[in-house]
Amino acid sequence: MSSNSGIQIPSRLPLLCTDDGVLLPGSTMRISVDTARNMQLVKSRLLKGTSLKSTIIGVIPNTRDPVHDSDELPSLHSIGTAGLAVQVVGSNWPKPHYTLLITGLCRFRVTQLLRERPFPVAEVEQLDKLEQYTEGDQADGELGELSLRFHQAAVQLVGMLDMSVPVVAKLRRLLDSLPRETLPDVLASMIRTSNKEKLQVLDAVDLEERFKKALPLLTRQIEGLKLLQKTRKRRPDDDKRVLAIRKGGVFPGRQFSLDEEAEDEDGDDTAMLEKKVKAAAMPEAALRVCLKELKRLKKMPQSMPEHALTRNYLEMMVELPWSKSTTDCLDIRAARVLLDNDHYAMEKLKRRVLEYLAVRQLKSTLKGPILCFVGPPGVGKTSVGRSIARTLGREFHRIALGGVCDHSDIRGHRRTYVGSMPGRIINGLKTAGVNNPIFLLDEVDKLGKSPDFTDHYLNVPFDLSQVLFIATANTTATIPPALLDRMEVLQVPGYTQEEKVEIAHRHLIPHQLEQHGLTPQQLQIPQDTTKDIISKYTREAGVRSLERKIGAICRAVAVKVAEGHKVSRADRTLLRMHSIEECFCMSIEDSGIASPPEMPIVIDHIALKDILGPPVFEMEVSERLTLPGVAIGLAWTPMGGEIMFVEASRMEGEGQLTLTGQLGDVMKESAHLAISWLRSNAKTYLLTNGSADPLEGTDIHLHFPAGAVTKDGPSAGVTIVTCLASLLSGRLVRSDVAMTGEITLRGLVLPVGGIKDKVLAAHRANLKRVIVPKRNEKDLEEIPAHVRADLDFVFASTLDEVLKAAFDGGFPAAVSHAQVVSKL
Ligand SMILES: Nc1ncnc2c1ncn2[C@@H]1O[C@H](COP(=O)(O)OP(=O)(O)OP(=O)(O)O)[C@@H](O)[C@H]1O
Repeated sequence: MSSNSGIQIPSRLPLLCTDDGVLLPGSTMRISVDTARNMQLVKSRLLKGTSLKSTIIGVIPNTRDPVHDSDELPSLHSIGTAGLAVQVVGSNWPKPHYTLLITGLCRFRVTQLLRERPFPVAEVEQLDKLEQYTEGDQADGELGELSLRFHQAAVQLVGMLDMSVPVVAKLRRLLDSLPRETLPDVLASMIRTSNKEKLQVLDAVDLEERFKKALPLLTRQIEGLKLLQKTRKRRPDDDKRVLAIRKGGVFPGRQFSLDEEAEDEDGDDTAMLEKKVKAAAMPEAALRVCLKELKRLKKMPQSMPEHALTRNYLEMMVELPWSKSTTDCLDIRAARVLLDNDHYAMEKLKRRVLEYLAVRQLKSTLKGPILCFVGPPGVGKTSVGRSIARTLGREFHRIALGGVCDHSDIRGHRRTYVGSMPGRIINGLKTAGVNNPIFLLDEVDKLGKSPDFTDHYLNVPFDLSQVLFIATANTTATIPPALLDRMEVLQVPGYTQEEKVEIAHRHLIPHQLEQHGLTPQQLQIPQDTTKDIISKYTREAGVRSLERKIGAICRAVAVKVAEGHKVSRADRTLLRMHSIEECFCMSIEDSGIASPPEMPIVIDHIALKDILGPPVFEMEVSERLTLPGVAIGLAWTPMGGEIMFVEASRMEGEGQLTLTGQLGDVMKESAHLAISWLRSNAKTYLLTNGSADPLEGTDIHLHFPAGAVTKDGPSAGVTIVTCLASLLSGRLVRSDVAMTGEITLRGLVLPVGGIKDKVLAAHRANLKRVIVPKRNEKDLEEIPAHVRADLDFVFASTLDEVLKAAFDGGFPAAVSHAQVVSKL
């Protein structure tokens, strides 16, 4: 039962039933384990065991149909191979399983099944008496002759294979050093044999019988190879490659592969991949890397995780558009028409884009700057990028950089990681399918560091000089300086209400109608309704929410229209409906049955409320300015301009100033400056309230509402002064005035940025007067004439001028407030 030398296996073995194939002694096999019993075996025996003995398990091939696998332990095959588990790898994907690497030691027979759960354990009898191998060489008679013939055949087979493949070279050495009796098992597991044939070899406990079973398999393989060599068109480098053994080998002839069917298919695939690599027209350096990887792939067992990695890499490499490009078709006049047709307003941006294109047309090799469109969300930055691609006839691909916090997102992961991927740029190229697309790098301002666009995964340079990069950002403040330096920044400011109405009627409504399968004959949105949507349901610099609201209207109408289609169409008289529901009621009343709504459905303000609900933003400006100590400032945010309330209150105290509303340091300094200036000018403005210091015995609290948003910057200075002046004087600030400007301790007003967006915000909020620093006067040129006409601008160079413009009747009042009170 046991041998005197070599391996002695335990008399009790846990049994692993496998569908994966047949493990033969002397060979190593990868077995995937996922059934409950096998998983238990791995967990409690292999992972917990500490002795060498605990790593020996019995591997029994599954001979029954795996479909009928049930909880019941099937009648086991009586012979198996004791194996040494040399590696256990666990994975949760796609489902929990282990992969075992097992080396077969010797045959055993199950003499008695001791238990079935949680995994089967059996009393076993060791069959291969390993000492006989040492005697094998001297064996004579039929066994001796058989072993000699087998050895010769094996040498012949190996002689036909490519010695440069390590597995082949190793086998060649083993043929001379291994006891001949081990050869049937070793070779049967290496050459192409079916599981049934391997099972026959396993079952051949008698050595002579084993040689008899394995020899025909070996001869068949040799004949197959010979035939293949004859039939194949001889190509110098094919000869060797084709004959590579086993998993490392590429072997196109299906019936002659040295390994299982899957390996054969893999061989076919690898040859195909090689063809693709050669056809991909990649540059020398990349080709060299690919060929090297191909060579490695051929030598790699398919079951190795790296096999899949290398394959994916090569597939990626062949799919990249190394030398595929589109031809630019640039006609500046056509480009102008297209840009105008696609976009309303944004004249400055369109002009600069046309200049850029014209220069490219004249000098195609010019490495122009990367254009970077900076502006609030929804103002058409992406959409202009798309139009540029159309005018040039190039592919367009958007790469969202928002949320990218890791270089590997852009530059890919190194290929050593399982699940590694190329970065977004290279993926984008693959999607675009050409090497000269337009890449829109969306939201570069959300990028942590500057990317240099060399892909880790690819690890070979890809020439990006043909790619036209356009970047977009909401603000330049957070763009890494090194990146900003390489870009030409084009500001895309927000739209006025009138521009939004035009954009809605020229672009957004037709587009949304089409998206929802509606026609203008079915749905009409009058301009007044659009204005209502803009002012009461959206508060934005761009038009994205506006587009969404229009989409919501289209959806609501589409439902009505679809329902109506079930019954015959009614008269198509153009009726102005007050609401969609009403429209249905009328139809029902008229005909007694639900007939389709009258077309077109016109959305008036009642229908609008039905669909979008009550207005989200009611103008609250005048309501909030009913008490002294409130003033309206103008702020710039990456989302566009906004009006901002500043509130102040006073209480008994010791002259403390409290600031709330998430303020930055600069803003806090402005508040202190404002207080100091007012204190020093208290007399001039009659704020002393009897004592020398208006703050004596008083604490002041300044609050900037919308506390969730951090506010900073010096431009609130004038607003804080005005607000405090109102509080201390007890007078109301004009409810239609907004202001912006930095202040100095001496009462000067300094210029600030973002004037256009701020003025547009004031206009949106229906304010009438805007106080801006005198030195910002020139910035008003950018503002559309009709907006300028609607507003009364006050250009202030001192705080005195600001206060005079902010209060009705000037400041201090011609007849001062204090006096009025005392007279009363
Ligand atoms: N001037 C315009 N004329 C016509 N359509 C416009 C205009 N501006 C914006 N749009 C439309 O508004 C929608 C939003 O625009 P887009 O996605 O280009 O905004 P964006 O500025 O790129 O925003 P983000 O910064 O969020 O990416 C698009 O459907 C676009 O066609």
